[in-house]
Amino acid sequence: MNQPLLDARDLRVTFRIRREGDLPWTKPLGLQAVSGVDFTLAPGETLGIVGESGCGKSTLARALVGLVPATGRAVWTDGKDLLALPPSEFQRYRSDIQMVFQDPLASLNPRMTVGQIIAEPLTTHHPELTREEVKVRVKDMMDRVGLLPNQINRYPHEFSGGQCQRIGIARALIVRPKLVICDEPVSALDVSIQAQVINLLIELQAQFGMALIFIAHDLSVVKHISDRVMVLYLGRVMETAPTTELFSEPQHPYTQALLSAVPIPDPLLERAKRVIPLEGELPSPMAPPSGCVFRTRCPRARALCAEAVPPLTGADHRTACHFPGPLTEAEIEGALARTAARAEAARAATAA
Ligand SMILES: Nc1ncnc2c1ncn2[C@@H]1O[C@H](COP(=O)(O)OP(=O)(O)OP(=O)(O)O)[C@@H](O)[C@H]1O
Repeated sequence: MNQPLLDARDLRVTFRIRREGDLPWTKPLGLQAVSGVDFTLAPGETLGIVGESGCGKSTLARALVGLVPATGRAVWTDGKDLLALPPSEFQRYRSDIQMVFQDPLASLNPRMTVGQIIAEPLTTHHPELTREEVKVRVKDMMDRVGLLPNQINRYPHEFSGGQCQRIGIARALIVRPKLVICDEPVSALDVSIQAQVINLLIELQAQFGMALIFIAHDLSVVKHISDRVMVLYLGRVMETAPTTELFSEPQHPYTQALLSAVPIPDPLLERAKRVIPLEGELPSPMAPPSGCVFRTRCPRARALCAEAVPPLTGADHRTACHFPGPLTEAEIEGALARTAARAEAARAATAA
């Protein structure tokens, strides 16, 4: 890769948690939401981030735009470590890194007109622009995202969810950022609208050349839009690879389980496919398992997995697993049998 746009090393975010009933002097517990995440993003590249709810996707995104404090390094293309910058200097980079949020309506100020909402980052970062210049750019941006420029004086509640997300995208792109972080940008939208918004992002990326970090639950959406995918589990990277390779040759048992749950559009294939179960519950991030954090739900876990943290190894396709590779029939059968036995035991306990 030529000069990366962003080189993130050992990113960590720890929340201090107070439980109900804790006395004021009780030491808060640490919840490591992001734990030693490394990735590199090239200019114009799209990195998809996937993983179950609570695995740290949003926290990682928020750390990159300074919304939550993080440690580690996030080196921008000019060599500056964004995490080491004082807030005043970090603000200068905020026009280069914009964010699109999940809930389009909630993320827009209801008391501002669409024109004011879209113009805000522009006037913040370019106070030298005249009102007329700002208006011209806002109308141009509205047109590019498929909004009618004559809707500039309307308010967010007058728009549908999909249109609100277009407003959010226009607001993010008006300052021509080098990176847009999209945190579940379509999950709150109707399925019919989701594809339109995704295709809009792809079109705008072709026009402006910005890189995207695209966070989503839906793996088919991630597959469609991403050049690379990073799989997170309990705040750690389990696997990262170019998209086609990750989907065709997943090496980590967790990635294999996630992919096995993706619906196949052909009903016959869908009925015949085997879903690899994720055994048991997601452990608490406040007390993650020793060694490999995925081991308590892994069909292949062995003694070593409890003893040593697997390093993320590989060049372009990287996996954090002591025993990577496709799960065998016997391993999947074992996981299915254990899952069925657990369900039976839970049923019996409820009936008793
Ligand atoms: N402000 C906060 N204070 C304390 N804990 C937090 C805070 N924000 C997130 N967490 C915890 O950090 C962990 C990661 O949460 P995060 O929202 O980043 O996950 P996620 O993968 O984005 O989940 P989802 O897909 O549901 O949005 C979770 O255990 C969550 O409860």
